[in-house]
Formats: sequence, structure tokens, C-alpha cells
Amino acid sequence: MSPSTVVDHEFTLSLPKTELHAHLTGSISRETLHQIWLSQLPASLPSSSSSSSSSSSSSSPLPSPQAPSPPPSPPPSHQQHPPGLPDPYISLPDPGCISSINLSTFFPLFDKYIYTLVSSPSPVQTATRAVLQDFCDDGVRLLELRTTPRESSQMTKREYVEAVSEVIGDWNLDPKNGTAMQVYLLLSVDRKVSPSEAEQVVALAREFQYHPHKPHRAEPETQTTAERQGKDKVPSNWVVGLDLCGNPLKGTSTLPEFTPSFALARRSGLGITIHFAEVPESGTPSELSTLLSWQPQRLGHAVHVPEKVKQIIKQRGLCLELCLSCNVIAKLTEGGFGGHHFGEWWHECESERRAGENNNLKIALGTDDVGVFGSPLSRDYLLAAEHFGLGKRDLVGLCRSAASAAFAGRERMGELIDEFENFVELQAPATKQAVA
Ligand SMILES: CNc1ncnc2c1ncn2[C@@H]1O[C@H](COP(=O)(O)O)[C@@H](O)[C@H]1O
Repeated sequence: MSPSTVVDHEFTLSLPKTELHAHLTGSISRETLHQIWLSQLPASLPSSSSSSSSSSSSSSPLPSPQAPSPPPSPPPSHQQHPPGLPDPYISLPDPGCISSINLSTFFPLFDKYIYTLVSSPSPVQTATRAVLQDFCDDGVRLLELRTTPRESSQMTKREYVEAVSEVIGDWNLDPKNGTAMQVYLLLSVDRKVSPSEAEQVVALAREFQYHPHKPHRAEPETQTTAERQGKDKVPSNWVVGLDLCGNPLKGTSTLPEFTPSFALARRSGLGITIHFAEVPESGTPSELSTLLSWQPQRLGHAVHVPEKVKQIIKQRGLCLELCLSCNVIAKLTEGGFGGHHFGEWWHECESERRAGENNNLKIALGTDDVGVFGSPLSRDYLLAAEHFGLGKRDLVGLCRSAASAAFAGRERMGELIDEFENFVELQAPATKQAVA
């Protein structure tokens, strides 16, 4: 390979990427959680970490390819936190730590720790702002962030969605941020909830639904400073879709009862994306047939998919949201990165393209929970290149594929990707073949 065609982290960082599969709470970095934890300490205590024992996990995180390693964790603090939570540097595993993260340790991180720490609108907003900044710094230009409306003694589910939406509105309407990255929201239904709770999520999704031509939604370029500083509340209608998520070992028997909720969401114009066949137990013919009856446009993970269902995915031209690092680290797949089903679907897309078939099967690489799995999207693009022999041109194609499956903002992303191609060609004519 000539140097101009070699894919490195600088290249994957600069790609105009679309992130379609990211859970808000799982995307909060440990550093941000630590800052939130510090901010909740009683005022009489010093607000900096005191040094003490070493970090929580002795096993090392997954080795990085060419991408830089995450910064080393500062020493954890042993100060007393009012709800009794230890420092996140003590309680949470090192991001990407392959020996300590699996399905049975993963879901309790939320229920037993992060939801208690981030339990009122203020830390929810602090965390959301930091997550948006992290994605933007990683070269994501279109982000569909998903989150499960949740309540605590300090907020209702509606207040939770409002808090997140307000941050997204602030971000999108800020000329600098909104130009760098557009953000939309998906609301998640956790598999373990009751049908009436699922209805509640759909009601919230409809209330906060994004309507491209709603008059109160000014574009970043057109909104004046006076408008930004005026009394009008920041528009909070950014929801473009509904997701089904949660521990795939739970809730299987009640899934058919969610059908009316997902049907209503679909009729209301919301996009549908579903966590699909993550484990063998959630890949049964009856579950998959229920989920496919909801007419999803996108499927998350899709690890244990029977051959018959693969044919339906191809015929319908669905988008597969594939999360390489998450699946390898959480051990949802076997055979490491090289054995990931990305390879199989990538070849499927390529052969469709070569045969001139335009079924529009799509792949969108996603991070899932970068705060836990520790691999930003730029790194997962690099991993795809390294393990499946993708060149620059292929990676630009992957960016297009993901952008084309977004529920909103597709046109702008198409233009950004065109610009990127032109720019790369102009700057280095030798790369033309690799990128054009
Ligand atoms: C292996 N990957 C996964 N599979 C299934 N569900 C997942 C997930 N990763 C995250 N979640 C779901 O997202 C919630 C955290 O974000 P939010 O509080 O909604 O922002 C988790 O509680 C879980 O239900």
C-alpha cells in the first residue's frame, strides 16, 4: 500500500462521521462522572481528588491499534459522597477493559451506580454537554443520541427528556457547535418495562418530536444573537425516533405487548431502531418476527441472526448498526475483531454494489457506550480498516452508508462527505484512487 492510501487515525478522525448508535448514559466518560461526583461532595470538603490507592481494575484495557490510548486515570478519591457512592474511578471499570466487562457486569453499572450519581436535571445536563463535546472532538458531524426517559426523586421522566433536549437545542443553535455537529435524539424503551411505561415513552417522543418545518426552529446560521438571548425557550423538539434497548436476557415474554406503542410511533413519523438478536436467547424466531413486524428501518448489533432473517434484512434494505468494540469487549461475538459479523455484512454490501443491485442494505458503525467500552468512533473506523482490509475509499463509503440511514440531517451529511472527498483529492491527488 502506498503511504497515501494507508489508513491511520488522523484519517479516521477527519472523516465526517455519523454516529447512529450511542446511548447517552453509557457515553459519559469516567472523567465527566468523576467531575459530577466531585461537584456533589459536601461543600466543607476540598473539591480535588485526594491521592490514595490505585485504580479500580488491575487488568489492562484492550490494546489500541494506531489510535492514541486514553489518558491514564488520576488516582481515585476516597472522600465520602452523600448518597454513599464511591468515586467513579473506584466503582467503574477501566474503559474497554476486556477482562472485567461482560453482559452480567455491564447492565448493573447503570442501575447500581450511574443512575444514582446522575439523578437530577443539573448533572444530566452537565453529562449531556460533555458527551456532545466528546463526539464532536472525535469528528462526528451528525449524532443521533439515544436515551431512556427515567425518573428519580428529583425529576420526572418528562423533566429528564426536557433537560437533555434543552442541551441539544443549545448545542444545535450555537453557530459554532451546530455547524460542527448536528444532534438529534432517540428515546429508548427498555425491554424490561411494562407496556404502559412503553406507551409513556412514545407519548414523550411525540411531544418532543422534531418537525423540520416547525416555525420556532431557527437554523444556527439564521438565528440572531438577540433571539438566542431572548426570553424564548430553546426549542426542545429534537426527537426523531424510538429505540428498543435493555438487557437482552430480560423482557422477552412481554415484547409483543409493545407492538401498539411501536406502531403508534411509526404512524407518527418517528424512525424505529431495535436492539436485535444481541444474544442467542434474544435471537429466537418468535422474538425476531415480533420485532420485524414493527417495521424498523435499523437494527442494532444483529449478532445472532438466522439465515432466513438475514434474507429479510437484505430484501428490506435495512441498516445494521454495528458496534465492533462493544461486541468484542462485552463478548457478544466470538473470534475477536477479525471474527466480527461486520466482515460478512461488509462483503454483502460490496457484492450488492458490484452487482449493481440497489437494495440499499446499509451499515453504520457505532460506539454503543464509549464511556464503558472506551473506543471512540474514529477508532472503530480504524479497527474496521485494519481487520477487514478497508482502504480510504471504503471508509468514505461507510460514512455515506451511515449518513444515508440517519432519521434526519441526511442531505447536509451528503454534502459534507462530498466536500471531504473533494478536499482530500485536491490536497493529495495521489489519493484520488483511494478516496474517489
Ligand atoms: C450491549 N449494548 C446494549 N444493549 C442493550 N441496551 C443497552 C446497551 N448499551 C446500553 N443500553 C441501554 O442503555 C441504557 C443506558 O443509556 P440511557 O440511560 O438510555 O441513556 C442502559 O441502561 C441500557 O438499557
